[in-house]
Amino acid sequence: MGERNIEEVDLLVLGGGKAGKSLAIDRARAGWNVVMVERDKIGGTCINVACIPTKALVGSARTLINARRAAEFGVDVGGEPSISLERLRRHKETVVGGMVAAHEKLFTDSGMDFVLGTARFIAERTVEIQTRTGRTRTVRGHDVVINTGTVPAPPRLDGVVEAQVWNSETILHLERLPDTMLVLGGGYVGCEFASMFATFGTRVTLLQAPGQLLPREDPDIAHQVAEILTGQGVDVRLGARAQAVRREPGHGDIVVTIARDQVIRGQELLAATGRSPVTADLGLDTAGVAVTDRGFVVVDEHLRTTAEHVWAAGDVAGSPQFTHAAWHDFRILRTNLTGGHAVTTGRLVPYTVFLTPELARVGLTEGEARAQGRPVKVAKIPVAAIPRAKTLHNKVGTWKAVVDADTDQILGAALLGHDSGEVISTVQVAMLGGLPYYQVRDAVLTHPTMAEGLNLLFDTLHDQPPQPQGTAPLSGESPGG
Ligand SMILES: Cc1cc2nc3c(=O)[nH]c(=O)nc-3n(C[C@H](O)[C@H](O)[C@H](O)COP(=O)(O)OP(=O)(O)OC[C@H]3O[C@@H](n4cnc5c(N)ncnc54)[C@H](O)[C@@H]3O)c2cc1C
Ligand SMILES: NC(=O)c1ccc[n+]([C@@H]2O[C@H](COP(=O)([O-])OP(=O)(O)OC[C@H]3O[C@@H](n4cnc5c(N)ncnc54)[C@H](O)[C@@H]3O)[C@@H](O)[C@H]2O)c1
Repeated sequence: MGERNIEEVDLLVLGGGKAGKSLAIDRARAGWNVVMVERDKIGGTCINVACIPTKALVGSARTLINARRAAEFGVDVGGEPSISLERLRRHKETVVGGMVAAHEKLFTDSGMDFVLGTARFIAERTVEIQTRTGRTRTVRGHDVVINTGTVPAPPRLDGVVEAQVWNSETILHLERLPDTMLVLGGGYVGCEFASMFATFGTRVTLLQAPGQLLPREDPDIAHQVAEILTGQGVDVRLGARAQAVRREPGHGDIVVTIARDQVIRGQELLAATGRSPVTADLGLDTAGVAVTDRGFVVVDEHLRTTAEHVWAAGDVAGSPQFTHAAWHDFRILRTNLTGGHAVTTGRLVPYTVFLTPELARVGLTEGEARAQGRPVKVAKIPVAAIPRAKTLHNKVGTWKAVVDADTDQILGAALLGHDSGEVISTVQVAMLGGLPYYQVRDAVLTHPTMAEGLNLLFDTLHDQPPQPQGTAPLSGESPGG
């Protein structure tokens, strides 16, 4: 490497996503010499272009729904509620801007060396950084963490580049609210944006190649998600694989060809067809870091890559693509970099799809449990049965839980309905604590809350007698009757 001036540090973090920034802050506060390199997004994907701006906009969509339904609650809001694109943008930017500013301060206060620039390996544990200010720095870490995330994967379709379609990042510029929009892909991104834009007043057509939305979910739940979207005005087309895309001259309509030469058109198209890892230009070969055939960094259960003292975390390491999973990866790395042996194996990673109402999931689906050959019993209730849902006039949805018929352990749950993303944590904690379903059924839960619906959900399984209601006294003595 010639006459390069190599800066030696304890920890070098490439990419300041949820996993990397949390580790960099933590280790810098502990007195380590830390360099974190971030290409362009202070705070990473989640706060700039993913969870936070989209959920800010979901908040807008829900406010609009509530305003439209105000009369049902005896409230007169006067006139037809509507959105202003400019105010919507300002709302989103205020939320994002506040979090970016807070992160900048956190980085500085932690004592880390935060470098805005692009990193690339030039040797083992050694990167060259082209900084935003035009400098070139060479830094070697005793330990290196790769946390470069994922970016929207453009669909492999003829004409897609020329048609200037949107992805989950470009759509957030909110330059116009189209009258009609095509959404390609019925996964998390497609369902959330379809629900949001349909609420804002765009006529959305959602094209999904498989025969159901959210293919990881049980068909009954996915079917109800489709019904909810349809009820919001989304034209849901299942089994509709796009073959080619073109935009008509003069920035006219987008025309998508689907099976059997059928075409479908809209003013804009959102491509929501998955995400690709950011590894191609990282020089990983030079560093001895192997990648999978899809480009994700190969890691073991400790998040170690194939190169000594090089670790990877978050989306790029093939972890479940959720911010809370990346955050858990941080905790694993913190343990492992300080002499411990934490693993990713067996962790329970829930998630919530923020359509309105939301779908929250934890553990196994019914299909997955049966595929594992487990004896299962299934609890199911309509959300309309929950008193809280009645008070809110928000009775859409179904709750479902899968229980091991031999052990009575809760294996998983799919809660589709108002505030399900909050309630799922209760199910998760019960699962983590190994509680049999009947302890949740018989727990005294606050009335009238959505969580109280868990009593009703598990009450549909009639095969265990009611358990004593008292909890163990704090002294740990016999709970009695
Ligand atoms: C539209 C959308 C909505 C989402 N909503 C949710 C949600 O509601 N809840 C949820 O849990 N998850 C959600 N996700 C997923 C979530 O955003 C990701 O799983 C999470 O951000 C991954 O974090 P990470 O730690 O892997 O790194 P990221 O946050 O992806 O960070 C990687 C960073 O590395 C930087 N980088 C890349 N290459 C280099 C380089 N060579 N040098 C320096 N820096 C580099 C990038 O600029 C980026 O900032 C959503 C995703 C999308 C697309
Ligand atoms: N609320 C959340 O937690 C949240 C929200 C958004 C995104 N995310 C994360 O982001 C990741 C990416 O989400 P996503 O929705 O982009 O990907 P995805 O893989 O979940 O869904 C993409 C869908 O597009 C379909 N598709 C692909 N090509 C197609 C074509 N030519 N025509 C029609 N359909 C086609 C696929 O079959 C698939 O069902 C997810 O894995 C998720 O973890 C999470």
